Amino acid sequence: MILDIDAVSKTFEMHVLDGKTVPGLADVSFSVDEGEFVAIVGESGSGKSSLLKCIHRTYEPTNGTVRFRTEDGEIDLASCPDRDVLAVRGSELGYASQFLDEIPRVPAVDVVARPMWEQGTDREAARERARELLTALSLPADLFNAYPATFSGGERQRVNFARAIGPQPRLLLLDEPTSALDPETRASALELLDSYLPTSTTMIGVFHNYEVVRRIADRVVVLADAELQRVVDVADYNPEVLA
Ligand SMILES: Nc1ncnc2c1ncn2[C@@H]1O[C@H](COP(=O)(O)OP(=O)(O)OP(=O)(O)O)[C@@H](O)[C@H]1O
Repeated sequence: MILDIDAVSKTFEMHVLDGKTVPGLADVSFSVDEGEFVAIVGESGSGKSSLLKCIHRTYEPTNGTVRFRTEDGEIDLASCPDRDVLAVRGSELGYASQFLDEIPRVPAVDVVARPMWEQGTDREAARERARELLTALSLPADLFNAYPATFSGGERQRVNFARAIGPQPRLLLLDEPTSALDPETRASALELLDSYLPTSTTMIGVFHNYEVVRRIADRVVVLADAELQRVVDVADYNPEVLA
């Protein structure tokens, strides 16, 4: 087991609603084995993104533990100090959201290379790997040295995806990372998960496309109204019945 999520809740206090609280996630528990691909499914607003953010510690869970077995021992991502979270991000814990969160004035190739530099990879070797990833994702080569601020949604998504997988994190969180891509580029992105990442990589991903889930997931976590409804093997996953 690489990740154990136990009784995780996330409640949002809405100041604009006089402090009324909104449940993002309520008492969710499941664990994930090394090398597994777990898909998170559920209707819009069911808590899928909140769950990934609680694992990544973008959100601090209101309750519960998120025990992550790193190469240097176990940490609870729900309660450990920020510096411990920052230390595992990159090589141990990666996160690809739909788009770049912030768009730095940095050439696309360096946006992708940076996490690899931080991991200790030589500057030029990391840039070369970044170019290979961006090429595999069909980003036009004349954009490699341009700033992503001017890119289309799909182009930014490709930069974001390459940045997340570049350092080959042991645990990779994917939040609709291919939603803005055309079918061919989406297929290339999914192919990279197979060909570029070691088979021991653990992945937890939100994908709205049923065929994608059937093809790449081992198990499916079904959320409804912020609660975990069930966890099933992908062979038993039927979206009409379960989600
Ligand atoms: N930062 C936040 N502040 C307030 N409420 C939030 C915040 N993030 C999420 N929520 C609320 O928590 C609930 C779950 O949202 P979440 O984004 O996790 O759902 P989701 O399943 O990922 O939805 P979608 O498929 O539409 O992306 C929703 O009611 C949402 O409004």
